[in-house]
Amino acid sequence: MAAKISNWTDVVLAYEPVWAIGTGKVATPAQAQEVHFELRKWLQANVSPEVAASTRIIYGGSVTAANCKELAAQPDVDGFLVGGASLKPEFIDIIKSAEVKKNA
Ligand SMILES: O=C[C@H](O)COP(=O)(O)O
Repeated sequence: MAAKISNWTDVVLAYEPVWAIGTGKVATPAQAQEVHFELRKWLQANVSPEVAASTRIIYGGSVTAANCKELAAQPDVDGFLVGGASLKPEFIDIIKSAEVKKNA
């Protein structure tokens, strides 16, 4: 797969456990971090350390205002794919959870 990608700056990776999509069941921060870490490790070994460091790896699956800050605080979680909550006022809080990274 990596050989088919000519410009990694155009790529965003997403981890969406199928059991979490639209179910209200969210991965724990530790679960999300573990998978994102492994994806970044794969990029490092199979593409380059630079691509591993710069590629955004985002999480999707029942992200809400209640769980976004803890998820966003994980070192390898770079953002979210938000479904249902993007249609509610709490979406603002999810967007603001990016502040966790700026303050890290
Ligand atoms: O793109 C959105 C994802 O499929 C997650 O949807 P959800 O936040 O409703 O679980």
